[in-house]
Amino acid sequence: MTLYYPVMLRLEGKLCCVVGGGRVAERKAAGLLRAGADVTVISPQVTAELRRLAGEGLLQWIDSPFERGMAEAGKASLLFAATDDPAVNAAVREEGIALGIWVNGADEAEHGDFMLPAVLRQGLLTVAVSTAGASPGMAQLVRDEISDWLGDGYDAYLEVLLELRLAVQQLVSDSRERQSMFRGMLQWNLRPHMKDGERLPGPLFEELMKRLHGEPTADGIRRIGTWLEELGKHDYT
Ligand SMILES: C[C@@]1(CC(=O)O)c2cc3[nH]c(cc4nc(cc5[nH]c(cc(n2)[C@H]1CCC(=O)O)[C@@](C)(CC(=O)O)[C@@H]5CCC(=O)O)C(CC(=O)O)=C4CCC(=O)O)c(CCC(=O)O)c3CC(=O)O
Ligand SMILES: NC(=O)C1=CN([C@@H]2O[C@H](COP(=O)(O)OP(=O)(O)OC[C@H]3O[C@@H](n4cnc5c(N)ncnc54)[C@H](O)[C@@H]3O)[C@@H](O)[C@H]2O)C=CC1
Repeated sequence: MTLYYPVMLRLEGKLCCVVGGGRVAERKAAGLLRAGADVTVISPQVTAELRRLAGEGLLQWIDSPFERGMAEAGKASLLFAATDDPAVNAAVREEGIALGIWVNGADEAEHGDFMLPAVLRQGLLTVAVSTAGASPGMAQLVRDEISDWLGDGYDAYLEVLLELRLAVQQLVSDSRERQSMFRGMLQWNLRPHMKDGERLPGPLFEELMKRLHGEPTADGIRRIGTWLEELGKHDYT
């Protein structure tokens, strides 16, 4: 059994080429566009949605069957073999091997270099679930169960943590101290101050930043935690 290696790819501005224009190709193209990739679809037929995206200039559609040696495929960072013809998907895979381009095989898990997980996003939080091709439907189901269990509010929470992280990285040069501060922040009871997944109230965030600048140490982080606990009891918001 292959043990797959999960990664998070940065695809902004990278060319990704999807061969095929059906329901599966449409889903792959949509996910790639969401990640900011430049998408080219090669297929003699495409779904109405792919046609619309091409019409609006959001992706490039090459209205032709796939052939080995096509320049658009050769320039891609990632290739997606998503046709209903196993011979064509195999040719895409061979092209990938010849050119050193990673290929996703939508029809045969074992034939690709990588596969796509079922994804849940909340702002900067991403949860990806994979069953290594055993049951994509189960990957969706587990993703949905995690979504119910997780609840919401992580988007605003992570925005605050990111701002705090950037501030600490500027203020504190010692990496051990920084890491101890980042771990300490996770103990803060911040979420009760973020009603309905909203951002922290402005004055509270400003006071938090003031305290952080006043004592940018792991002890300072603990004291901010105690202060937040006290505020929580008095329903500051
Ligand atoms: C190997 C993999 C390669 C790849 O595509 O990367 C692959 C392969 C195949 N899928 C097939 C069928 C279905 N795939 C889905 C849905 C998704 N498939 C996705 C990924 C993967 N599918 C990779 C493995 C991921 C893993 O296991 O973790 C998801 C998670 C991500 C995405 O596509 O973006 C996306 C959910 C997106 C979302 O909800 O967010 C559904 C459900 C539906 O359509 O609603 C069905 C019908 C129900 C079922 O079969 O379970 C078949 C045909 C089987 C046959 O007919 O025999 C094959 C070919 C084969 O199995 O050989
Ligand atoms: N990975 C996944 O999530 C899933 C994968 N599948 C597999 O993916 C395949 C495709 O599924 P659908 O999109 O539903 O099929 P579909 O029948 O809707 O679309 C097939 C597409 O392939 C294109 N195509 C055919 N020959 C081509 C060629 N020579 N060059 C370029 N494009 C060509 C057609 O124009 C059409 O747009 C299925 O046969 C199945 O094996 C099926 C369900 C989910």
